[in-house]
Amino acid sequence: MDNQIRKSLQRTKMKTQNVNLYYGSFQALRNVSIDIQECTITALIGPSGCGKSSFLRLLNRMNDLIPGVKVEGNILLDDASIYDKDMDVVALRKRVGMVFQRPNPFPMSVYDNIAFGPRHHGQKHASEITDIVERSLREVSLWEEVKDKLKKPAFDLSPGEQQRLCIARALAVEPEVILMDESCSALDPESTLKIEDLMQIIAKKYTIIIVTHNMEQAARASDMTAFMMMEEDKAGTLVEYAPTAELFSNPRDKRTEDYITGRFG
Ligand SMILES: Nc1ncnc2c1ncn2[C@@H]1O[C@H](COP(=O)(O)OP(=O)(O)OP(=O)(O)O)[C@@H](O)[C@H]1O
Repeated sequence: MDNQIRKSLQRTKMKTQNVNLYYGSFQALRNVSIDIQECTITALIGPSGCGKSSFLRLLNRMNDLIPGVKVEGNILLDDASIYDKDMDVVALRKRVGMVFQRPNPFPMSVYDNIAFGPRHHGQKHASEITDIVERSLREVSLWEEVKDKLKKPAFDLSPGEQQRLCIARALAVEPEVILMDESCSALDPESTLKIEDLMQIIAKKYTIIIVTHNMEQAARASDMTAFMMMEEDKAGTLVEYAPTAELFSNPRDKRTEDYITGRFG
């Protein structure tokens, strides 16, 4: 099936409805409503401080760790509200994994980095863990590079390899959604392109949401793009959300056009 048709038939995986986010008395997000489709790559773009990372962190409740945070509105994962009092946050973060800006392998071997999550979630059989390690490393095209270094410290890998290892570590617990916060910004152009290629491959199976400052990356690598900015009242709002090709070639909102043509931000 044609890729565009396949993508257009996908169902909503996550949905936010009129979401407001406050850090104490400071409102960082206002009325953000967005439907994120399954097995697509969605890019969040916008000027510094407009709330992209705050929004991303809402999706697996990472903001819960920040004192004084208040969230209003609804955030759904497969129609279940993730802020419901019955939601198991550990289980949520297993389903909605995160890859950070800088590669952050654990101070342990390549193998143990990948095995950590499955072990933590109760997998006890060594042979199954070994299968997961190989499968996860193959999914990020790192297996051939590291199969003879599995017992070596993860810090011995190059930064690009370390970031692919961190993606493999996220995949090892079989998430459904992967949040990537500027995950290429600390990497060289070649490693960045490898991660972008990898995103295309894993998006067949996982829903991916990225924050990026790099508009070329959003244009190259994503299916859908959300443009956010700070409004006069200072809260981050969603200005435009559209298929990436459309948003970059024919933006509906003048503010999007001004941003993507470099007039501000
Ligand atoms: N832990 C926090 N406590 C208080 N304010 C915060 C906190 N984290 C973010 N903010 C504020 O919320 C607003 C949105 O920040 P956020 O990091 O989400 O924006 P961003 O678009 O991701 O920015 P950047 O592109 O620079 O990373 C900013 O004004 C920021 O200073």
